[in-house]
Amino acid sequence: MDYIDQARYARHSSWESFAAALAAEGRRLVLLTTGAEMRHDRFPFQAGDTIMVGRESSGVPREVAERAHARIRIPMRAGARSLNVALAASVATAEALRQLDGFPGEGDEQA
Ligand SMILES: C[S@@+](CC[C@H](N)C(=O)[O-])C[C@H]1O[C@@H](n2cnc3c(N)ncnc32)[C@H](O)[C@@H]1O
Repeated sequence: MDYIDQARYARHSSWESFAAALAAEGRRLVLLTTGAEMRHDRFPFQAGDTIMVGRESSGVPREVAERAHARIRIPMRAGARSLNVALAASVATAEALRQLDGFPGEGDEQA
């Protein structure tokens, strides 16, 4: 991607390393899963929340799901299995940005 330099990202060598980094920064892990009871648009996002999505094939392992601070689902029509992972991440991220007034304003300079 020719716009990757606009993103901040980190790679972790393991789940434990990732979980430790979140804990050290006091950030919540919010898991997107079709099995959640809480709707994504009724969940109160906080600044610093980390939204996690699962694998296209099998979601996330149970031990990971159990350690999430919250589990949320995007409502779908009856009979639909799930959304594509990138689409699900986009829908939830857009809702979090909307709640937190986090979309860039027109004319904002790049940080
Ligand atoms: C294609 S789905 C995975 C399907 C997998 N068979 C499962 O049961 O989790 C890929 C990821 O997208 C996210 N996802 C897809 N649809 C979703 C929905 N309606 N609500 C919440 N998360 C969803 C979840 O994080 C899921 O792990």
